[in-house]
Parts: sequence; structure tokens; C-alpha cells
Amino acid sequence: MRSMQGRPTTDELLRLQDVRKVYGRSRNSVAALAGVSLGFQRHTFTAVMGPSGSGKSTFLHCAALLDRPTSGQVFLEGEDLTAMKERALTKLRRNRIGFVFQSFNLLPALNVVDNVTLPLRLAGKRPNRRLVDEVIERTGLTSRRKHRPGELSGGQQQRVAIARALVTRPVLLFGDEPTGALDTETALEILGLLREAVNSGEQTAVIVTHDPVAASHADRVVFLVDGQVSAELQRPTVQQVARQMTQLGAWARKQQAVGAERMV
Ligand SMILES: Nc1ncnc2c1ncn2[C@@H]1O[C@H](COP(=O)(O)OP(=O)(O)OP(=O)(O)O)[C@@H](O)[C@H]1O
Repeated sequence: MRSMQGRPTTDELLRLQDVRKVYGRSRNSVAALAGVSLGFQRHTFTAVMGPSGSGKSTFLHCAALLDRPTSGQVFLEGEDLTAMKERALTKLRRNRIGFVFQSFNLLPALNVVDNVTLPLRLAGKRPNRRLVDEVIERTGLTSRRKHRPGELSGGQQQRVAIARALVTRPVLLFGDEPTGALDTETALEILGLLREAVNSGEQTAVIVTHDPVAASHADRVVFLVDGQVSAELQRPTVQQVARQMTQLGAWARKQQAVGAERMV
């Protein structure tokens, strides 16, 4: 839903408007995002999928303004992030956005509590003991508080990464292949935690994934092809997601073949 001025309405937490990201110059340039307009309602869980090279990582980086779009706008709670200066953006990211990566990105020398509270300390805030305990309990890490990442399983390390992402109570949680390095059962636990975060009424989650099972846990799946939104599914089943990906794979291969024909 959009207001008359083209600005996002209040139930839309995040909006990308005509976002383009072009890498390189002139003949060698690549439009990794070729005009993406997408809205994300509060308290929803969205998965972004697409063939390799379709622009998923670029989408995530632009949506979080880790990378500036070449053109277009990104609104978070109605605020145009593309108009913000770097310092203000860093502050906003620390306070309102949480990130979870495939590779966990924990500091090996710090124990669980210190890893989890790191974003607060980086922001110059004193960790609120009750909130930290609550997040650690919610992610099932109470008995592992003093362990270092090297003493934890992959699933436990990802729990720490989720606890660290939640400790600032962000409105938005981004995941870049958050279950990519985990076995099926552990991946399900992590997806359950992301779902809980959304159901708690605090977070809105957007993840990039290659896995139809992970995507089927989302409320909506957005498919990218060649930097554009090519399809969407609401409340998808694993089968629907897999079918769509197969079709897109076939489509992407066909496009490549057409491109190769044009070059000879
Ligand atoms: N820094 C960069 N410089 C030049 N081209 C880039 C850069 N980053 C991405 N690209 C190109 O932009 C397009 C989209 O890349 P992106 O990494 O966003 O895709 P992806 O869907 O995340 O791929 P994958 O699933 O393989 O990780 C690709 O053609 C890629 O080669």
C-alpha cells in the first residue's frame, strides 16, 4: 500500500523503490539490481531466492544500505536511508537492524555473553542484564554462557549470532544464508528462532536463501532473476518453491543460451 506522495504507509516497515545497482562502467557494467520495488510489511518473514548471480546479495546489501544503490530509494519506517550520511546510517544500523550470516561471524576469543553483548558495547551502551539473560535464554544458550565459539556446534554458534542480532531489539532482521552451513535438523531450529522473533511482534525478518525448505518457513518468497523481481509466492510449500526455482533455473539457462548465441 502506498500513500499519494509515493511514500510508504505505516504498516510497511521497509520499502525499496526503483532500486538499481550497477557495478563497473560503460561496456563492462553489470546491473546487479535492475529496478527493484518491494515493500515489506511489519512482523512478516520474507525469503529472497533466485539463481546464482540474480542479485540476492546485492539486494540484501542495498536494503541494509551496506552498499549504496546507484539510484532509487530505500525507506525504513518511512525514513529515506539513501539520503542519510554514513555516520547516521551506521548508528541506525546498530540500533534498528540485526544481521545473521552463513558464517556466524563470531569473535573466537570472546565467550557467548561477550559475543552477544558486543553490539551494545560498540554502541557505547551498558548491557541490560535482564535483557541479555532473556535473549540468551530465548536462543537456548543459558548453559553455554561462558563457552567460546570453538567449543560450540555450528547450530549453537548460529544461535549466538541470532542472540547478538536480537540484543539491540532491532525492528529488522536480515539473514544472508543463515542456515547455509547447517544440517537439516539444526537449520530447522534456527528457522524456528527467526519465526519466533517475528511472532514475538518485535522483528520483521528478510533472509536470502538457496534452500526451498528454509524459504517455505517464510510468509512470502520473492524470486529475483537478472536483478528484477520475477515472481512471488505467499505462504509457500516446499514443493511450490522448488518448482518455481526449477522453472527459473531453466529460464536463466535459456537466457544464457540466447546471450551466447548473440555473441557468436
Ligand atoms: N563488486 C562487484 N563488482 C562487479 N560485479 C559484481 C559485484 N558484486 C556482484 N556483481 C555482479 O552482480 C550480479 C549479482 O551478484 P550477486 O552476488 O548479488 O548475486 P547472488 O544472487 O547473490 O549470487 P549467488 O547466489 O551466486 O551468491 C552478478 O552478475 C555479479 O557478478
